[in-house]
Amino acid sequence: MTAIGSAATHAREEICSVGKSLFDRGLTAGSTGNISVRLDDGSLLMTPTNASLGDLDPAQLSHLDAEGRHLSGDKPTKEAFLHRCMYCEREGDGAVVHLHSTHSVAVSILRDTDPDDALPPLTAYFAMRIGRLPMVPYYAPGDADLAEAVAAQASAHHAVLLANHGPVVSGKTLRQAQYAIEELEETAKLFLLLHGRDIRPLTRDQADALRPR
Ligand SMILES: O=C(O)[C@@H](O)C(=O)COP(=O)(O)O
Ligand SMILES: [Zn+2]
Repeated sequence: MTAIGSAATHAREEICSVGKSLFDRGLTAGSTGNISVRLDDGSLLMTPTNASLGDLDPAQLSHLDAEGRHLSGDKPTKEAFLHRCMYCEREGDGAVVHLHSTHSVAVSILRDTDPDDALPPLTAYFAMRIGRLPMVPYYAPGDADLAEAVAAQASAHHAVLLANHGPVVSGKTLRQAQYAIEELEETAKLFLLLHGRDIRPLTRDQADALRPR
């Protein structure tokens, strides 16, 4: 097998095992959420539309070329264009994860969430894995305008919250994207848990010193 072939086989297996881990821990439900990985030749492996992340088949993942043409596998996620926009803006990144993780979705629905800074830096780990989190306005899932709104943030931010929808996070590797989106969800949970309490987040200088570059 060629190097790209064995990397693709590994990526297919990793997408399915990460998807199952996220689903089994309740981080996205039903057939929500989607995952993609960029291979060394620029082509993309993506989860199919209407597939449960808990029950993915490596052989049925969608394979798109670098221009977004569907090469093989099931029909790709309706957010294929959004994933492609993230990769266009973030040359060094190799994976994108989108979830409907409950606490992050809840924050995306609160009327007073700041679209420039959706969650405070409650912990050092959030500052390291996410940095500042922008929120884009509501558009229907799969809408090209949603992808464009994410693209406008993506060169400066690898993590974006979609209003009334959920988070999208990219990473150099699928593991990095997974760990970052999990940290975002844990921070959203803490934020809601602490509602009404007198909290002391990291200062902006403390958070900036840890921000991912
Ligand atoms: O919210 C949606 O409909 C999509 O963003 C989603 O999470 C699942 O869509 P597919 O990946 O097309 O199944
Ligand atoms: Zn979604």
